[in-house]
Amino acid sequence: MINPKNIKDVVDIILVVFFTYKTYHSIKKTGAITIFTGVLAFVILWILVSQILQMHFMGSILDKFINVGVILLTIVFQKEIREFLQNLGSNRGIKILVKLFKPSSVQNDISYIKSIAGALANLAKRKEGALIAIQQDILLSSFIKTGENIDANINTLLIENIFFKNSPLHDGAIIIAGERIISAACILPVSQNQDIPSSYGLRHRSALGLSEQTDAKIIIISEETGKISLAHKGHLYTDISTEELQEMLIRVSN
Ligand SMILES: Nc1ncnc2c1ncn2[C@@H]1O[C@H](COP(=O)(O)OP(=O)(O)OP(=O)(O)O)[C@@H](O)[C@H]1O
Repeated sequence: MINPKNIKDVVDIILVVFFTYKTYHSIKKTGAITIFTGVLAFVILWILVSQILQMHFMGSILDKFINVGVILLTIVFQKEIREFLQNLGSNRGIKILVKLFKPSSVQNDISYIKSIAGALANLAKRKEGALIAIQQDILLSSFIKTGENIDANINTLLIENIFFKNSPLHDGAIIIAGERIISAACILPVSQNQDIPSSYGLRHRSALGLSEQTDAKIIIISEETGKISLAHKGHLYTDISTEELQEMLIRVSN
């Protein structure tokens, strides 16, 4: 017969592995990964000495370090902990749960995608360069901070105006989150991928860079050719029609 105590232990271990992996994954993107590895090694040593081998003298010393260490780590990693919790709150699993309780009319609201596609069609026709990042599950807070705060409803004319050549905000990227234009003139991380054809400049490379680091969808309009491209999860889909783009955005956002 299966002992419920054993099941509890298995669930316990799975949860510890899951949270350790999640923490590792979130911290990997920051410069703190070496500190995380050091802390993990220390915690494993503490568990071994204090809990498994029950070495009382050494264990009590390590216990003291652990108590002070938790406070120290909270202070040192304030920013990382905040971003980790934000990412946890925006996790796909939680989003799916939220969607289940949303009315279907809200779930299927794609009018904002139509507004984006409409603006892009006009910009492409006039060969006006544009860069638009649409946040998905991973928050783009650190990139939003690099630009100018907008926080406006998505509107075809507003997007076109931002990328108008003489506009003070036309340089850089617009970031869209929660169906709102959050920020403009944002700086995106440039991809170091050596396989990108040399004909692609910084606009395309920065779109690809963001798509390598996050799950955002980034739309690019080439100022040179007027062609529309989409970067997603490290792939660049080039020369796509507005209809294809709309379809990809709908498919991707569900
Ligand atoms: N790191 C960056 N983040 C956001 N936008 C950027 C970044 N680097 C460059 N840009 C934008 O890209 C523009 C330069 O584009 P560039 O000509 O180098 O790119 P491209 O990929 O060849 O695109 P195009 O086909 O439009 O010329 C800049 O004026 C700026 O608006």
